[in-house]
Amino acid sequence: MSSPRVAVVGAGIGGLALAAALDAAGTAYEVFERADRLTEVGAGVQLSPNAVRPLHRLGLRPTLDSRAVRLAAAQIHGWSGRPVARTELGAACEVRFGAPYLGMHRADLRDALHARVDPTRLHLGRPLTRVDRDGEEVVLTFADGRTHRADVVVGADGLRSAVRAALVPDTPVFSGLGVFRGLVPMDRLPAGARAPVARMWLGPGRHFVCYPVSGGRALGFAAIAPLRRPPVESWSVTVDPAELVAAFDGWHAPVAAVAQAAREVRYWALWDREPLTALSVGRVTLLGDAAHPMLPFLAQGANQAVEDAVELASCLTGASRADAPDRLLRYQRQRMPRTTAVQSASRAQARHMHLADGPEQAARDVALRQAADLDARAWLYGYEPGGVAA
Ligand SMILES: Cc1cc2nc3c(=O)[nH]c(=O)nc-3n(C[C@H](O)[C@H](O)[C@H](O)COP(=O)(O)OP(=O)(O)OC[C@H]3O[C@@H](n4cnc5c(N)ncnc54)[C@H](O)[C@@H]3O)c2cc1C
Repeated sequence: MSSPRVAVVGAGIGGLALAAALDAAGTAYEVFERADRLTEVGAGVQLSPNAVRPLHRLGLRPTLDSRAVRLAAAQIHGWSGRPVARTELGAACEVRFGAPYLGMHRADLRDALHARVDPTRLHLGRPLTRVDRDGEEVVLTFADGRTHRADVVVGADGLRSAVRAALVPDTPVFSGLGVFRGLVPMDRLPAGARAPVARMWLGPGRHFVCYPVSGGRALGFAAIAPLRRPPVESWSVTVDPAELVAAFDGWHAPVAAVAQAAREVRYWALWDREPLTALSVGRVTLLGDAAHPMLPFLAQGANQAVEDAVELASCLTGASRADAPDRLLRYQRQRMPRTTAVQSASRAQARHMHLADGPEQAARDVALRQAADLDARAWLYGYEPGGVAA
C-alpha cells in the first residue's frame, strides 16, 4: 500500500502544527510557504488546554515550559475598573484539563513548531497561485511557475487562502473593527502588571486584553476598537502608539499604563467569513483560518488550528493514496461540528462584549460570571480530537 503524498500550503501555526504531526506519524509531506523567511510580528497568543495537550504530545512541552507563562487566572473588568468576573486558570484548571493555560509570544510558538519540521520538506518563497486536479493527483502551481504534484492538498494558508479560493467563491467580510497588538517589556510597567493573570476590560464598542508572555518578561496586549481608517487588507501595519492611547482615553489606570508604555504598535483590520458547509472536496481540504477564521473574541483561532492539525494528521495516518479522499471526509466529519460551535460561540461573545453601560450590560455581566466557572469551559478546554476528554 503506498501512502499519500501530502502538500501543505502555508507555514503558519496550523500548517507547521500539521507538518510536525505528519512528521511524527511518518506520513510523507512537503510544506510550501509564500514568505521568504519565517518571521513573526511580535504579539501574544493565549493557548488553552485543548491545544496545549496536543502540543505537549508533539514534543513542545520543554519549550512551552520555558518560553510561555502559566496563567493563574483570567480577570474581566468594566472599562473603568469595576470587577466583573474571574476564572481560576491555575492548578485547578491544569488538574481538570490535563494541561495549563498559557500566554506565549507567537514567535516562540512558531519557532517551536518549526523545530519539529524536517527542514528539507519546508519550501519558503513559494506563493501558491493555482490548484488543479489531474486524474488522481492535485497539481499546485506557484508564482514562479514551478509546479508540485500531490495526493492530498491542505490549505493552511490563512484568512485569504488561495486553496479556499479554488474551492469556494466567497471572500472575507470586513467586521468594522480593528485590533492594536504589541508587547511591552515588563520593566516599563508597574509591579501590579506582573501577575500571571490575563486581564480584560470591556467598554462600549471596544475592549482591551493583556497577559504576560516570554517567560514573564513582557506583556502582550490586544486592543479592539472600531476601525478609524479604511480597512487595510495587508497582514498588518505599524501605527503611532498615540492612536492606541487615544482609543482608550479615560479607561482604568492599568489600561492607560500599558497603552502609554507601548512603543511598537501593529494594527490589523478584522475580517470574518461565513462558516463553510464542507471542509474537504476530493483530495483538497482546509484547516485553521483558511477553514474557519474567527474574530478574536474567544481567543481560539490558533487553538482551533492546532486541533485541526492533529485531527487531520491522525485521519491520514495509515491511509493509502486510494482512500485519502475518504480520510479527508472523516476529518471533515470530526472537525465541522466542533469548529462551527467554536465559531458560533465567538460570534455570540462578540455581540455582547461591547455593550454600552446599562441594563443589557448588567445582564451580560451575570452571564459572564456564570461562564467563568470551569464547568462552563469543559466543552472548550476538555475537547480531544475524536471525543470529549473532560
Ligand atoms: C498577533 C495575533 C494574536 C493572536 N492571538 C490569538 C490568541 O490569543 N488565541 C488564538 O487562538 N488565536 C489568536 N490569533 C489568531 C491566530 O493566530 C490565527 O487564528 C492562527 O494563527 C491561524 O493559523 P493558520 O495557520 O490557519 O493561519 P496563519 O497563521 O495566518 O498562517 C497562514 C500562512 O500561510 C501563508 N500563506 C498565505 N497565502 C499563501 C499562499 N498563497 N501560498 C503559500 N503560503 C501562503 C502565510 O504567509 C502564513 O504563513 C492571533 C492572531 C494574531 C495575528
